[in-house]
Amino acid sequence: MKSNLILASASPRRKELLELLQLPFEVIPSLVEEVMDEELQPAEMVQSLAQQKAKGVAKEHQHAFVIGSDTIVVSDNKMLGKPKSHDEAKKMLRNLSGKTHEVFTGVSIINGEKIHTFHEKTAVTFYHLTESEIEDYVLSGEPMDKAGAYGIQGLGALLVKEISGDYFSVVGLPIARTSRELKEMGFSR
Ligand SMILES: Cc1cn([C@H]2C[C@H](O)[C@@H](COP(=O)(O)OP(=O)(O)OP(=O)(O)O)O2)c(=O)[nH]c1=O
Repeated sequence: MKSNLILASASPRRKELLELLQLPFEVIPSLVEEVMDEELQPAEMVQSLAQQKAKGVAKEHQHAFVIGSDTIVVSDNKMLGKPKSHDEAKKMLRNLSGKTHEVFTGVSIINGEKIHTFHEKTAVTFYHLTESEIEDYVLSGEPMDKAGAYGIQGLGALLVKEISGDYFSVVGLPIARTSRELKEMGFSR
């Protein structure tokens, strides 16, 4: 019998990435309130948030495979989530300018009693950004709903000098690893 797949996310990017599997799935955003616990290491934090998102939806869908995911940017040991204002977005971009930071994406897949939770880490190096480049980019609106105040898949591509690791994980979902974990859990297409 074919398995049911649910993406517990409101992110249009994650939906696009999951579509790469060429499988039918349902999108049911999780209503979990994201709380950043500064005591946790980044890997633990994205895994914990991904798990909370998946659990929120899985408890109502026991037979499905439910995927939750969370992305944060870490620079100079500081965790950067989504900016709450243009000023905060500018601050984040100034912090990332001319340096290498890490993007952590946690993924949690739940199917009944089974749960697979993992993360991917990708290093991203930015070119040096001028103040007017930062200003223009923030005015484009693109940074506002994205961890670290940029989207590598959009205009933000112009800021990136180098990347080491899974590109898709930076966009919000490490799709190859996710597909492999689904298979390991017994998901049948
Ligand atoms: C670094 C980076 C992040 N992002 C996005 C991915 C995530 O959608 C977002 C981080 O926020 P998240 O809290 O991980 O996810 P979300 O609130 O958008 O969606 P949901 O919780 O419902 O699943 O930043 C990009 O789109 N491109 C990038 O280059």
